[in-house]
Amino acid sequence: MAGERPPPLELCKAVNDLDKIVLREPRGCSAEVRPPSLSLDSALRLDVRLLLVCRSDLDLCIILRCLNASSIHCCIVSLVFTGKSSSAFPPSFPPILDLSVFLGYITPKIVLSLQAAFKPPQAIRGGIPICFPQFSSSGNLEQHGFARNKFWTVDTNPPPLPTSSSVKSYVDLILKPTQDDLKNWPHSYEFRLRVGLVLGGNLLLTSRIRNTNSDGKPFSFTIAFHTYVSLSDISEVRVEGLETWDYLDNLKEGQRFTEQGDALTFESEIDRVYVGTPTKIAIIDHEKKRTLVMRKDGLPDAVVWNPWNKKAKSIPDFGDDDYKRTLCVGAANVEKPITLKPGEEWTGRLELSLVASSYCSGQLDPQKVLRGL
Ligand SMILES: O=P(O)(O)OC[C@H]1O[C@@H](O)[C@H](O)[C@@H](O)[C@@H]1O
Repeated sequence: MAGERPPPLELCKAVNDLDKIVLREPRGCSAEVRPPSLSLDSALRLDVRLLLVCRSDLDLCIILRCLNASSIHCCIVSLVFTGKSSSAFPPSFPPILDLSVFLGYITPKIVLSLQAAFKPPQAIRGGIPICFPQFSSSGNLEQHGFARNKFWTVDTNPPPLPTSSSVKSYVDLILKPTQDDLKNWPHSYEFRLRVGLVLGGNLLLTSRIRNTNSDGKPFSFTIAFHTYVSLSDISEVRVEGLETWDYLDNLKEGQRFTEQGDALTFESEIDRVYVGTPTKIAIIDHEKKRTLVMRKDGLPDAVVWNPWNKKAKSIPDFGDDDYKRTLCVGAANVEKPITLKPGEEWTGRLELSLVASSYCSGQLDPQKVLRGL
């Protein structure tokens, strides 16, 4: 509903008398924010770095690392799809005591490399790195732009955003350039990201990028949500929704080809940008009998990347066998950069839902999959 305010936050006590903020939606999904020894107000005003980590096959944890002028605190947000309580880190949880800056998330749908380094300014290998304002190495900036390595802040007073009534809890984040950042990319912008939990557990990312230049100059950017999809095995996976579409092949100097098959399957390295694709893409995992459905708006392209075995060995934060259990399928705007004049704003949306596959003995009903049935 347009202009709807966020649902009220419930402030209560967690284990060890810690404060806890809880967001709830009617079917039992909940989001918890635990700001140790901080009041709700001060927690929400802190700078934040965000990582959502899979704690079990069903839970989603967002780890918010917060920094204020005098001290450093950690906040945990758990999106608990099952209504199960989610109060402790898994024993294998990677240390978050470094100061790397990143934005990414992990769910059972999404994977984080076990080799992921949490060392700034290196990006975190996994989750959904946000490539902005440059995709890949197509410009003068660092690979995939700087947004995936920056501090984001919780935005306590975002401009109204039309929000579907099925979005039951969400957090608003914002990225703005510092004076130092402007030396690297001389444009003022506000990049707002709403991470929303939809009724039933879908994840909805809504992005708004505004040109706030005061010098009257437009800027252009490309963008990708480089989703690391979690797989049983790459040989068991097919991607539907990209067949018959044109793609730019980064393994062949960006040459343009047309996808010929009736679906994508994988037997070797792939590094492509499919252009002007449909808004729904299905990543079907036959072994797990489940399908990740990606719905995107304002993001006409789709990147597909898997380094395969040889290149995987040359990527330090990518395990030798990680190529078997992940595939990057990202909603993107790459082919035709977006240009914003001062005061103009671009909006893009990405929704991820996990559905049981209707694939059975070789028969898949793509319409059902794409409708999320
Ligand atoms: O290692 P990074 O920077 O996360 O990028 C991974 C890959 O992402 C792909 O989208 C790019 O086309 C590749 O060139 C790149 O190697």
